Amino acid sequence: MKKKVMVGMSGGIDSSVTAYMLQKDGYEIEGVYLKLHNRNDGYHEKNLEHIEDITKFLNIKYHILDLSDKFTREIYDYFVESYLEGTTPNPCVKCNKQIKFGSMLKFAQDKGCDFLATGHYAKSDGTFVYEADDKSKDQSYFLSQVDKKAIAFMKFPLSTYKKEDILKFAKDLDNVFEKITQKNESQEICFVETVYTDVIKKHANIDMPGDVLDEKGNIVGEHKGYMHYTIGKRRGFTVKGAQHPHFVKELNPKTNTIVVGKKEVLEVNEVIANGLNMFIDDKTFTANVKLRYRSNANPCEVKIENNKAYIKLKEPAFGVASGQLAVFYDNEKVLGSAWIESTK
Ligand SMILES: Nc1ncnc2c1ncn2[C@@H]1O[C@H](COP(=O)(O)OP(=O)(O)OP(=O)(O)O)[C@@H](O)[C@H]1O
Repeated sequence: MKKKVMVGMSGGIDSSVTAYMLQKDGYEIEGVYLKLHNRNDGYHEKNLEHIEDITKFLNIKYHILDLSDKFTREIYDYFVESYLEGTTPNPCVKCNKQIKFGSMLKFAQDKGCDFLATGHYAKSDGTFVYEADDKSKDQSYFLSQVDKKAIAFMKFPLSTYKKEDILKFAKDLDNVFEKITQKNESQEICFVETVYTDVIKKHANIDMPGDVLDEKGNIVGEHKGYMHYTIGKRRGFTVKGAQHPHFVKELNPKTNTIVVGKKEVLEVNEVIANGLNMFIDDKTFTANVKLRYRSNANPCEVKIENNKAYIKLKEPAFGVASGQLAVFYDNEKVLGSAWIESTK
């Protein structure tokens, strides 16, 4: 009997090609579209129009799963609250864990599927997640908090392709696919259309000028409101008489102050991280750690104690923000991850 795969379909080209490829490979396919946002501006209708076309072309069934309340509670509200608390959130990591490889996986299992496929650029061998071949699109960082048990169900057919190959492939395939390649590439964070501050503005007054402090607590300038800044940012505030660029080192929501310093002040050699999600059992190990998406992997030693990871970096890192994720790699293999709590 054919194995059955549920494909998470967003109406975008990656997941559409994913469904096509798996059908060609001989799987029985069904699609599911997640309603994640409470929008009535035609956003869902446009996506569903594409899904309608693709599923007709493939002659497969699709479902619509409304997870907008869960998404608002667990992803969107967490995003807003993090900025209010002066930390830098990572909503895509939470969404992959709780929504896509949480609720959507459960839905697929309830429908009797053997696998859940998505158009993520990452690899899975059923036990571990790995970086995709296209390093510029790799999304393994965002998948490192998923439940270890979910990995056995993952299928990522795009893992060995480059995005431009997928686009070319889709254009040559059929009009219904070609039409979707003209759709705008989705935003890095699906509910942030421009910049994150536009989202936060809807919930808080972010324009509250305050003092810029140096490391010793002296007032050295003025800023526009702490929520405008993230760790490592170097623009948008004044520092009297500064000869060198200054970077944000710390955000203090209680006093609406920010602490800035020259680049060397931002140097981090140790990181403590909580909310561990490990795919290996070792309590001490060496690895390469990414301290934010798009950062280089930094060699380190890791010790796990009392549910926290104590990470000693072999080379200093700069602009490390609490709220972001420390993801441990052994070459391309993801070993696990933890949320950055503090740095030294
Ligand atoms: N609303 C949704 N419903 C179902 N699956 C989704 C949805 N959004 C994303 N996915 C799945 O997660 C994958 C990764 O999402 P991401 O937003 O990073 O994709 P993308 O590169 O824009 O992909 P696509 O071109 O398919 O939109 C998608 O390829 C799709 O399989």
